[in-house]
Amino acid sequence: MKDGFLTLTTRIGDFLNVTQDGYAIFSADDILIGCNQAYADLMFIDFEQIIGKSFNQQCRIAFKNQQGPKIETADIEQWLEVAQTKRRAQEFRIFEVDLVDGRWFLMSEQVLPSGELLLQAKNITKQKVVEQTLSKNTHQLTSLALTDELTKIANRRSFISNVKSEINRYKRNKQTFTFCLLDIDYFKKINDKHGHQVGDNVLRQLSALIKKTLREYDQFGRIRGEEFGILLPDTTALKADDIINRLRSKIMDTTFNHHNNPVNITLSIGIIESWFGCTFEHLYNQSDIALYKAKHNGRNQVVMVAPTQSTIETATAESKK
Ligand SMILES: Nc1nc2c(ncn2[C@@H]2O[C@H](COP(=O)(O)OP(=O)(O)OP(=O)(O)O)[C@@H](O)[C@H]2O)c(=O)[nH]1
Repeated sequence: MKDGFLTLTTRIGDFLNVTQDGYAIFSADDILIGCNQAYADLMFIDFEQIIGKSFNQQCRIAFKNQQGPKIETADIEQWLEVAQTKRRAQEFRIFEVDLVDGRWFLMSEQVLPSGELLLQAKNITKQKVVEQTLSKNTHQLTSLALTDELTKIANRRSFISNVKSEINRYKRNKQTFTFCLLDIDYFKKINDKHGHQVGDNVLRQLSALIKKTLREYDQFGRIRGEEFGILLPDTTALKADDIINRLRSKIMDTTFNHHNNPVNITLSIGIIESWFGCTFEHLYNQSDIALYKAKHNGRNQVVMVAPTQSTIETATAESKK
C-alpha cells in the first residue's frame, strides 16, 4: 500500500512536468511556494522567478505586461481588492479564466486546513473553441430560421410568433395595438415587365425602407410573396391610419430598383385594432377583408375595419374557455 502510494506520488511528479495543466500551491499568506512549468507558462513569468511571488504580485506583472490572464480593468489595485474578496471565501471554488493569447483555463482552488491554497488550472481551450463555434452556429441557424431569405426581415413564422407575443402582452396590460396587412399593387405586372430579378430587388428595397421607417419595437415581417404584416404596439387604429398612410405616400414617392430601370409601386393596406380575445388568425382574416376593400376601391389606399360584433363575441367566448 505504502509502495503503491510512493509510486503514485513519483508518477504524479512526472505527470506535473509534462501536463499542459497548471498546478500551484500558495501559502496561507498567499505566497507561491510551489508550481509546475505549465503554471509559470500560463502566468508568463519565468519559472525561476515566480516562486516566492504573491498572488497579487503575479497579477500586477500580468497586467503590466498584458500577458497571461486577461485582466480588463483601468485600476489593477481595485481589481485585486475584488479578487481577494473571492479568494479563500469558500473552501472550494471553480471558475474560468481566459488568457491574453486566447487560451482558456478552468481554475479550481482548494483551501487546505492549513490555510494553504492548492490551484489547478485545466487547459480547456479546445472545449471552449468547440463551445464558441457551436454557440455561433446555433445563433446563425436560429437567425436563419427566423429570417426571410430574400428580404432579410422576419419571415412568416417569426412574424406570427412576434404577433402572438404582442397579443399576450395586450392581454396583460390592455395596451391597444394595431395590425396592418400590406400588399403591393399589380406586382405581377412588375415581374412581367421588368423580370423576376427586378421584382426581387423591389421586395428587398421595399422591406429595407419600411424597416427603416418603423419604430424599433414595431413588428414587421413578410407573410408571403408580396404580402407583409406590420404590428404597431401601443397604437390605436386611428393613429395607425395616419402612420400607415404616411408610409404609403412615402413608398408611392420612392423610385425602386436602379436608375436605368426605375420602378414605382403603390401599396394597398388593411388595418385593424386589437380587441379582447383576438388571435393572430382573427387579426389576419379581418385585415384581409379590409385589404380586399382597399384593392376593390382602386388600390393605393389604407382601409380600416372594426371587428364585427359577432367576431368580438366569439373571441371573448373562446378566450374564456
Ligand atoms: N419577384 C418576385 N415575385 C414574387 C415573389 N413572390 C410572389 N411574387 C409575385 O407576386 C405576384 C402577385 O401577383 P397577384 O397575386 O396576381 O397580385 P398583383 O399582381 O400584385 O395584383 P393585386 O394584388 O391584385 O394588386 C405574382 O406574379 C408572384 O409571382 C418573389 O419572391 N419575387
